[in-house]
Amino acid sequence: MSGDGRFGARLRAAMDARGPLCVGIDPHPGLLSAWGLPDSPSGLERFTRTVVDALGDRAAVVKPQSAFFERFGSQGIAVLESAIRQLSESGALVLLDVKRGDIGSTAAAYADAYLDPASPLRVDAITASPFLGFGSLTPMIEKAVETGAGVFVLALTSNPEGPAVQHAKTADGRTVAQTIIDEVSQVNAGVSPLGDVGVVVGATIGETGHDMSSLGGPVLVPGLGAQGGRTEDLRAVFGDDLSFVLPSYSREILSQGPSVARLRDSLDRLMDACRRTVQPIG
Ligand SMILES: O=c1ccn([C@@H]2O[C@H](COP(=O)(O)O)[C@@H](O)[C@H]2O)c(=O)[nH]1
Repeated sequence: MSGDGRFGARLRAAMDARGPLCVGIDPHPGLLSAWGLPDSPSGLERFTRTVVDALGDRAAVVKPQSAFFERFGSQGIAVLESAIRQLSESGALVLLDVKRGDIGSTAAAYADAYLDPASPLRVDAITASPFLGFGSLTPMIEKAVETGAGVFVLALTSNPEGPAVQHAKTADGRTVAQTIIDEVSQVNAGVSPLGDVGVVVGATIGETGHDMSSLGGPVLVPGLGAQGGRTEDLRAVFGDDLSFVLPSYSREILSQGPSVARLRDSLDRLMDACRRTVQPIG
């Protein structure tokens, strides 16, 4: 896939048109309860439909968290499929947070499940885990690049357990996370304005000294809001050029529901903060 149909180009256009923000759909049992909904497939369906109707036509990227749909089995997956369809119709890019990673032959099956245009679960991008070795993700990356989709590879995650693995040094002295960032940079080399493969870097990680200057692709940034990260922290993590950064919020926005007006107000307020922080000056 080349030109405007590539994921990186579509993401750049969506972030420029709608603003640099990704909203997560994470139907936690506690949120279902706070919204007055049962912890059941029907509660999941009403929660998801409300978020999609309220935010699908204004967020650049919407990120359903697959785990919260999978916990209801086939009925949950049916809700997810329908949300993917409705979000695409409303013009949002759909990033499925599914963190898949496996031996290559199984990774190819995951690529078919989420990135093949014929699949009912086809999305614009997925998250992937590189901890079976970056090369094991090749089938997903190849399928994404061929079909105009994207892959966001975990690099420096927002959870406190992440550094024990991700900051560990490899034989050549680079950290595990830096090797992942460098592999992604190689995939994106020469592609503009934004490559199709991104990384996931939590807003909570602080100044770690990792070099993302050659990445050439987007950075999904969870950990904001409910996990304590703030937009003010982004410069400490990424430096001055934040044009490739896609901040992501789930509970911070979802806790405002079920009121559609409050969900939209919350998105608009956070979007303003992200625009002020992230978008390049001039
Ligand atoms: O490093 C990571 C990678 C992914 N996530 C996911 O993002 C959301 C965060 O939800 P909040 O409610 O905004 O905390 C959730 O789906 C995580 O699985 C992450 O937090 N950190």
